[in-house]
Formats: sequence, C-alpha cells, structure tokens
Amino acid sequence: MENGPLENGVCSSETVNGGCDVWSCKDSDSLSAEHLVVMVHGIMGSAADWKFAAEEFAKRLPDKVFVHCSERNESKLTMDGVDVMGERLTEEVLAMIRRKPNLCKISFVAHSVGGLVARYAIGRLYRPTKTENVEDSRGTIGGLEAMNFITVATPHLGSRGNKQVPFLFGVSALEKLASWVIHLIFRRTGRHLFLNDDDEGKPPLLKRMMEDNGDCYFMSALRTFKRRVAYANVGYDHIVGWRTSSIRRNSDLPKWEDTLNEKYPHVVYEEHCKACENEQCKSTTIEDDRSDKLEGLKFALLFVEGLPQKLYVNVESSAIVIFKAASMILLDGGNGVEVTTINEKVLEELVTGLSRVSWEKVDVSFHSSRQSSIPLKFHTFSPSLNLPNFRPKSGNFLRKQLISRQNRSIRAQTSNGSANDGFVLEDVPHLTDFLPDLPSYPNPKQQSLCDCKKTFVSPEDVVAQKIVVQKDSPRGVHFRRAGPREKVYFKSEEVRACIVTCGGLCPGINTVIREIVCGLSYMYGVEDILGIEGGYRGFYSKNTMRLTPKVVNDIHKRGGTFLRTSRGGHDTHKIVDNIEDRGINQVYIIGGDGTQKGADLIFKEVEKRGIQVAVAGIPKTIDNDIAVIDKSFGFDTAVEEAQRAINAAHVEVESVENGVGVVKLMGRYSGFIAMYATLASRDVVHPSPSSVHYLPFDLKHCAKNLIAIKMLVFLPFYIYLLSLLPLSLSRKKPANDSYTMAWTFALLPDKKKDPPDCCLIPESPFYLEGQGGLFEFVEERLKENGHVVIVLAEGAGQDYVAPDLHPVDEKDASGNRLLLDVGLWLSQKIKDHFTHIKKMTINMKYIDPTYMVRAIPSNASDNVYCTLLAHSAVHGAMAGYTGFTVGPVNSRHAYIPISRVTEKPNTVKLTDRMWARLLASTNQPSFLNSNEVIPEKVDQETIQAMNDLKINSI
Ligand SMILES: Nc1ncnc2c1ncn2[C@@H]1O[C@H](COP(=O)(O)OP(=O)(O)OP(=O)(O)O)[C@@H](O)[C@H]1O
Ligand SMILES: O=P(O)(O)OC[C@H]1O[C@](O)(CO)[C@@H](O)[C@@H]1O
Ligand SMILES: [Mg+2]
Repeated sequence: MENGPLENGVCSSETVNGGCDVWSCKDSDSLSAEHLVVMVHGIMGSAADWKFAAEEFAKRLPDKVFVHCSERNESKLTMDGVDVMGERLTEEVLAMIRRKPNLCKISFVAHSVGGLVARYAIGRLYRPTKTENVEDSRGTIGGLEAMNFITVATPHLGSRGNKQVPFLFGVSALEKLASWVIHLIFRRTGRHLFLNDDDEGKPPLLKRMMEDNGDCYFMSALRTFKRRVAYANVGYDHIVGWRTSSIRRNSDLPKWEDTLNEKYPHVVYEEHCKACENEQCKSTTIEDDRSDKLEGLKFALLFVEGLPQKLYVNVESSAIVIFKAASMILLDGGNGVEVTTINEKVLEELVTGLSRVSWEKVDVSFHSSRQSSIPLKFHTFSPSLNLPNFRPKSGNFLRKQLISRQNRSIRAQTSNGSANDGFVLEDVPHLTDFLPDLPSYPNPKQQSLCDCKKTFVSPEDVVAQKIVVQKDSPRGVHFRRAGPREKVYFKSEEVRACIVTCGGLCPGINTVIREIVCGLSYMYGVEDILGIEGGYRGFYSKNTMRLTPKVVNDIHKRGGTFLRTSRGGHDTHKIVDNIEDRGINQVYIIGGDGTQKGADLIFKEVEKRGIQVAVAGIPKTIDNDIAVIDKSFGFDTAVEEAQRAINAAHVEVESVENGVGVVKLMGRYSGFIAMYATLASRDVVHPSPSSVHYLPFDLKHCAKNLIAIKMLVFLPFYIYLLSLLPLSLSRKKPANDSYTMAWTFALLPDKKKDPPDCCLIPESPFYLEGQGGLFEFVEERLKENGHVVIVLAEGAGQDYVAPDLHPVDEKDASGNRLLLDVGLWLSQKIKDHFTHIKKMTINMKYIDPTYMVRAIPSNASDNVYCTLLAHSAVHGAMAGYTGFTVGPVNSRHAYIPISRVTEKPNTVKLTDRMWARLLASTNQPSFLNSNEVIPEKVDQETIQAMNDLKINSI
C-alpha cells in the first residue's frame, strides 16, 4: 500500500514481502525519475534498515531516483547463502525493471553481507554490450546503465582468519573455532563468509566471485559501474573488520603497498586506524600468518581490479555498530537520542556521491565529509544479544498485512509500539510481475453452484511453515494458501495446458494426471489439454497426445505413468521454444527434485521471454526427499507396500534356524521409506514394553556439539542433564554400549525380552565389525531370538560397498550417481562373517522389493492427496501464479516458490524426534561410539576443521 506523501513530499509503498519503494510524490518528479537505486540490507536485516536513507535519497534527488529497498532476503533468509540470496535479488531487480519501463540507470547501495549479495546479483544481471567501439563496450546491468556500486562494511574478503572479525580479538584459536561453528549459526552464508563452502568441489564462492564465472560476470559487472566505492568502519565495528571490508595499505606487506601505490594510486585513500595504533595491531608480523595474509592479498588485488575507485575509511563509529553496523543506524526512528556518527557521514557521502557522479558526471576525488552533519534520530537500543530479532524495542513498527497480490502491496498498520512480529511471506511469482497489463476475469467457478462455506481462498490467507511456536517468537515464514481465487488470468477457451512426468516412478502419478485433466475440464471448462510423452525430452522429440476426462478416466487404477517418463534430456531453450511454438500457456510438471529444478529453469526462461505461460510443479518422489512439504504423494502407499516385504522377511526368518532377513528399500539419500516402514511394521519391531524413548545423542556426539555456539544457548539444559548422569550410571546399562541421553531424563530400559531389529539409512553411518558393530548386534539377536530382520535403504553404507565392489563412477541420464547394491553386499558380508569367523550356520534371506514398492497404484489416502495437489495446481495456474510448487505445509496446501523446494533435499534428521522414536523402537546401536564410523559421514565440518588445524600447525 502506498504511504504518502510522507514528510518532505516523499512517497513510499510497502510490498507483501516487507520491501519498500520510495520516490518523490510530485508527479512530474516521479515521472522523470529514471535512476533505480537498489538498497540491500545486511545479515538478519530487512528493507526497513534502509528506510531512512531511501527517503533521504528521494527527498534530495526528487526528480532523479526511484529507490527500492530489497525485500526478498529478509531476516533468516539472509542465512541461505550469498548465491541463493544473489539469485533472489537478481529476480527482484528484474521484476522491478519490468515494472518501471522508464528506468534507464541503476545503482546499488549495500550494507554488510548485502554487498556480497549485490555483487553476486550484478554478476547475474550483467549483459555484455556488443559494440565495436571499445569506449562504449561497457555492458549493462539488466539493460540499465550502471552508475554507482557502493558497499558499506561489506566483508569482501570473507571473514576467515586474518584477524578479519574484530569480535574474535585476533585470537587464532577463536578464529578457528568460529570457522568450524559459523555454519551452525549463519548456515550457508556462514560457510560463504568463512570460505568453508565446497559446492561439488568448487572453490569457495567468494573466490569464484573474483572473476567472471560461467554466466556469472562478477568482475565485468563491477567494472561496468561508473563509480565503485567501498566504505569501511575503522573502529567499533566488531563484526566486520576494516581489512576485510576495504582495500588498504598494510604496513606488514610492503609489496602490497607498492602494488597499490603504483597500480592504483588514485583509488585508495587511507586514514590511520586508531585500532591499529594499539599494540595488538603493531605486533602483527608477516610471519604470524603470512599465508592467510597472502591469500587476503590475492583476494584484495582481484577485488581492487573491479571494485573501489575510492576508499573511504572513517575513524569513528557508534558503539551500536557492534551489533548491527551501519544500516541499522540509518533506520528511521521515533523517539531516540541524537547521535553523530560515522554513519551520518556515510549517508551524506552516499547522497552527495550519488547526485554528483550519477547526474553531473563530475569526477570524484576523495573528500572527507567529517564536518557534515545530517541530524539523524534513532532508537536507543537495549543491549540485547538477541541478534536474530535485533530491532529497537520501542518505536513504531509496521504490522504487515496482506491485502492484494495483484499490486504486491500490503496494508501497513501501527501496532501501538509493539515489536515487529517477524511475519515473512515467501511469495510465489505471478504473471503480472512481468506482464503488468495482463487482464483478469471472474473465476468461472463463480457461476457454478457451490455449497461450500466459501468458494474462494482469501488473498490474505497464508500458511505458516512453523507450527510449533513459542509465545514471543517471530511469526516466521509463511506461504500463500492454495485454492481457487476470485479472479483468473486466463479465459478458459484460451487455455492450452500440457502435462509432463519426469524422473522415477511413484504411486499416484496417474491420479495426479487424471485430476489435472478433470479439474481443468470440470472446474474451469478447459478443453485443450496435451500430454507430453516421455519426460522433458518429449517436448521436442515426440508428438503430444490429447488428454480428455474420458481418456484418463481410469488411469488412476494403474501404477506407473500414463504419459511415460525419462531421465535426462532437459534442454530449457528447446523446451520453451516448443512451448511457444505449440501455443501452450499452462505447463504442469510432475517430478522429483531434479524435475523441479528443470521446472524452475523453464519458468525463468518463460519470464525472460515475457510470455504468458504459467509453470506449475507437482512434487513427486518416492524418497520423500523434497523439502518444505509435509510429505510427497505415493509415500504412504510405498510404506504400506514395503511393510509387506518386511513381513515376508519376518515370516521367512522366523521359520528357520538362525534366520537373517535383509530387506532393501528405496531411498537414495533420504531414508524415509526405510524409517517409516520399520516404524510402521510392528512385525519386526518389538519394543520392550518397559523401554523408554531415547534421543540419539551419545556423549561423544554431545561433546562435539558443545563447541557450537548454539550449544551455549542450551548450556543450562545440558548441565542439568549432565547432573543426572551419576544417577543414570548407577542404573543398569542398556544392552548395546551406545549410552544415550534420554529425554525422559536418562531412565534406562529393562533387559529386552524380545529385542527389536535394525534400520539402516544413508543419513546414519554404521559399521560392521567390533564392539557396537552390526555383526555383534546380529549375533546378539540370533542368540536371544533365533532370527533378525534388517531393513536397509539403498543409499545406506555406499562408502563401505565401494572399496569392495571397485565400481566405475556411473551416473544415470539425469546425472544421479548409480548406487551399488548395498543389500547384496551386506547379505554376503553377514554370511561370510558367521560362516568363516563365527563358524555358525545362518539362513540368509535377502529381499529386494524396491521396484515393487513404487510400481503400484496409490492407496486411498494417496488418491485423495493426489487429487488435492492436482486441483491446487490448476487453481494456482488459472489465478496467474507461476514458478510455484504445490504441497501441504502443516497439512494445509500452499504455493511454494519452486526454488525454495530445490534448495536442499529433505533428509532424515538424526536429531529429530522421529529418528529417536525409531531408535527407541528397535533399540539398535546408534553406531556413533566408535572410530570405525566413516568420520566424514559423521561430521564433515569437524573433519575439515581438524585438517585445517593440522595444515596451520605445520
Ligand atoms: N539441475 C537440473 N536442471 C535442469 N533439469 C534437471 C536438473 N536435474 C534434473 N533435471 C531434469 O529433470 C528430469 C528428472 O530428473 P531426475 O532423473 O533427477 O529425477 P527426479 O525428478 O529427481 O525424480 P526422482 O529422483 O524422484 O526419480 C530429467 O529430465 C532431468 O534432465
Ligand atoms: O532405476 P531408476 O528408475 O533410475 O530409479 C531408481 C531411483 O529412483 C528413486 O526411486 C527415486 O525416484 C530412487 O529411490 C532410486 O534410487
Ligand atoms: Mg531426484
């Protein structure tokens, strides 16, 4: 909703995601404003962080700028990684450019991590200009002329070592500790900042961003800006150090200084850092950590090539910067103290810099704006360490309320001084984002008689991702609720829809196909529906088939996919060409994680071409490895079928002496089917009635976690648990030696009369030999029960199988690694062990029902589920949403941005209650108390950190 005019003739609008646009209220000014200024906040920040500065820009340069404060990476989303945020910012900027066709220049002003995100985004937005004239050979940023690229306190060199993070006091042990645990707090972004990321063996992202990389023109994009400035706080910024956020002379490195002097004499200005006059800085010598410094040097040199034409270093700063650095202080305040700080100077500099260079094209030579003073007001901060929600407690905050999707606006209300409620809407794209003039029509359902309470979903309805909340916790992430909308963006007779199925089979695919066809036809009167045969490649290599309710009438009774499927063959351009050629305007894509990634590419290409095509993904996976949604369709059916196999194994092994049953189930990287089938299958799982539930935390595991700062938060709880240890040790120990901490507070079980069996999944490593190993466990069960059944996910133990089978690294057509048969391998291993070592005869029954489990029709509950998915997808596409996946979130169907479900796979969390329940049911070993577990499986970061330690101490 528009708020305006505010003071000084500035108008602003808040968007559904909490972003804000600011411009001059005078019509003539706003019409002539052709310069887009994109303001990007830092970690845990929000668009509000830049609100004050945005208004200052619009106020001082009324006829020049249109300011957009970035909205898509708010709060916790800032932890998703520089690249993920960069992609979101790219889309956000493109959407903005499409919305305002009169824009022709662009500038970025970014704070902290936002500077890295902006650098990533410009790399993606860069378009080379094809011209013979070298003078004019600068490219554009999203088609706009690149003007200013300004970062404030951005850790361009990352935060790893090098005394980069003042908060760590230059103590190398603390710096190392931080690099081990940072991802526990700041997740993927933490990894990027500490250069610990290793995407498929690639160098760290920040290194990759030092040069053009594939279709990411990181350095070309930087060079294309007329003015590039890096601001750094010399003192008091305890989070981002001076050296990481600026290019500076370093007295410890004469070569560096020389290079800078010779090569960039005009670009660097240096003021002496007060902090560096102290003993700690003076005592820094090259020998201390030369290698780190050289690495820093390399970074900086690369960086200087593209970034600063000027360095502005300030010597003072507010103590508030300790917690939230510059942009936070630029926040518009209510009542507060007036403070003169560095940030005022920065703001002044930004404003004057923007106006002078961008519009008058004056060469900027360094000048200090120290004398300048812009009266700023801002809040007094309580010295809370509650960083994730670090916001002034007093003052007026906006409660966001969604009113209209069409103009992406929100209604803002003052909540009487209450703190921000932390509401985040992760919205899906809409066709009007790139086709603003698209007409809408009343939903034809309006004419149909409906007895339901309410035919249409209110545009304000959202679904909360997190259902268990605490009283004062932020409201968190929400998704748009799925369902029919009052307005649609397609005339039924103009719809030409198509359906495609890709990847492996799964019970229920045919039901989804059937229900899309019937839903489109019966609910919206759509008659033109095409089936694309044989997966993605069918778009360009096969003829289509006409789908009508009659054709698909009974396909749900069959397993498999009526449209057939394939792996590989995804060629975005060919597919979208074909979509255009055939006049298709709704694409329904049914498939797993790979398919959804392909769907996202199709959506992006469609958006780029600006064609009216809605792209809807319907997640399909037998492995249940798709994130965000509660579970995937067909999963229940598969679990039910898997139980039959487990039951058969049980019958077999019970009927013979020393029967050992091994049942292999699907689950490439996620062991959900194995876990649920084991839990559901009471035939094999015989929990002792007196057993208690355990969390899978053994002491070693806890010790490892202790290093995490997260742990500090729970320290009192753990101290309490530890205090209970003597009590529990005085009780009887459990049968296996993995001493677990029970959340029922360490009460130990009685001896098992009928020991449960075992479930092995890819997420939980195991080992065979020695104490606490699988062989010992099998032997115990055989002695006690005379039989044992092991349920095994196909992806489990692949690292053990590999050395024995000497495989060639084979992949399927989609690039998925082909798995080795762990079931056969394990059966053979157990047989060999008992025959040759234990001299014991066992009866091995190996059952591999993998394909049987997924090739069947869906059961009743999956049929209903598939119907809801299909109908939600149809309603979403008709309402003009695109680039979305449908699925239940906390059992309410929602529209989720495709990119959100493909970010990372859903896996069994060993620290979640469900795995704890399984362990409590089976009482199997946790396999965590031995050195024999493949260490990197247990904790990649710990191993990495140990290796780093070794390297650094040599
Ligand atoms: N990263 C990707 N980008 C574009 N297309 C992809 C990508 N990954 C996979 N695809 C395409 O998606 C289709 C299916 O992928 P894949 O074989 O991995 O199955 P899936 O959809 O993940 O399903 P499942 O793993 O449940 O069987 C293939 O046509 C493949 O080319
Ligand atoms: O043999 P296919 O058809 O490639 O599929 C096998 C894979 O597909 C899946 O079922 C996922 O759909 C995995 O569990 C399994 O590894
Ligand atoms: Mg997959």
